[in-house]
Amino acid sequence: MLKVGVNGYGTIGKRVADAVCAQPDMELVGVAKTRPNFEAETAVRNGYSLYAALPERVDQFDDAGVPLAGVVDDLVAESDVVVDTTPSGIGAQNRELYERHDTPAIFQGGEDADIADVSFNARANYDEATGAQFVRTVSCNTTGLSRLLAPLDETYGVKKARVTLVRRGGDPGQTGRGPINDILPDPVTLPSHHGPDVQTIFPELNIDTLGLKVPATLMHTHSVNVTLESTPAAEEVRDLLAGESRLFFVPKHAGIDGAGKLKEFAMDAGRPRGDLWENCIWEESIAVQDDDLYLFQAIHQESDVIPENIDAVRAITGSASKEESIALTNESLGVGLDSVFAGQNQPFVAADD
Ligand SMILES: NC(=O)C1=CN([C@@H]2O[C@H](COP(=O)(O)OP(=O)(O)OC[C@H]3O[C@@H](n4cnc5c(N)ncnc54)[C@H](OP(=O)(O)O)[C@@H]3O)[C@@H](O)[C@H]2O)C=CC1
Ligand SMILES: O=C(OP(=O)(O)O)[C@H](O)COP(=O)(O)O
Repeated sequence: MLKVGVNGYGTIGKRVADAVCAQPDMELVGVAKTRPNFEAETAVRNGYSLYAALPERVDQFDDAGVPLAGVVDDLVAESDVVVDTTPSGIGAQNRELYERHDTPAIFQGGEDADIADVSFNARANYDEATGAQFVRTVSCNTTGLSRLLAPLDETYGVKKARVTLVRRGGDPGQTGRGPINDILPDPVTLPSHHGPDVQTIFPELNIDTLGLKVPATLMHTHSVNVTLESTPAAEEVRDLLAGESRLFFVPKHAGIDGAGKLKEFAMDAGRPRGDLWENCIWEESIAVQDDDLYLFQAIHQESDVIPENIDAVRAITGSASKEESIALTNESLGVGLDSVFAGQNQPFVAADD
């Protein structure tokens, strides 16, 4: 059993902790928090051992009656691997902690790429993480783009990718980012940070990205244009992408017109927290004109990196091959929505037919 610690129990950390518990080959050592807020209470209620991330705050937990198993040094010492899910920039401060204990760690996409030996996406470069001391799971948007671009590049070759990312302004719980009512080019200059971040996974890829922030909390949405080295029919591209376990096609008949209904669907499907671990591609948006592919996809920022973090644990420890890990993660979490819509198995009709 791989003993996994989770340092930082917020949006990503709570999901990683739950996902670790769902794995047959992993054991959750515990989670670390800086304060005894509602999430600390949730961790205790879930039966997770709770560690104080800042030893000088142990008294605050005692005063609130929230039981601690120890401090973060204990968590790191007891873990084979730590997944660091602290806010952007805190991971960099924690690196020394993991070095001191000689414990491999997995950082998140809010950290700079140079924090780790490898920036990671399971589909694209699983094997590069094997044996590394530090790995960075790339951000939600970069994960979504990597899953899409890997099969396209391998099969057709990507001449140039151009993506406009319409980014949610904050997560549902990030009240500090609101109330807001605006549309911001973010940044106003090209490229947004996503293109260079995708290149940490695909160094040779020609990609331009633009970002906009909007007053939404549910999901990000990508408008994608990929110029291919060849000219496949839309049906062929659709069939290629249908073979990817973490890409989900939103069928036309479902009547899902945006992130609101996608989240509603996820909750109806019984997904924990209404999570959508897969890229959600509107099937009818897939179009090819000459060598240009177009599509829209939505990315659930709170959850698409969760399967990738689980795979990163196996990759960094070398405990499973890429295929074994992805299959095990998918099965244990229930990744893949194909069985929910019979339409996933119906013949594809291209938009211009
Ligand atoms: N949310 C998103 O959309 C995505 C985020 N990411 C990345 O994941 C990382 C985490 O983001 P996210 O989960 O959203 O952030 P959150 O703020 O939701 O969670 C981080 C948690 O870490 C805790 N924390 C703060 N300081 C420390 C510390 N010194 N030691 C341990 N824990 C600490 C905070 O809780 P407390 O202080 O109460 O203990 C907080 O709940 C970032 O790098 C982010 O860029 C990646 C993909 C998507
Ligand atoms: O990793 C994310 O986005 P990103 O891929 O745009 O960097 C998360 O949604 C965090 O975004 P934020 O930087 O708005 O908190």
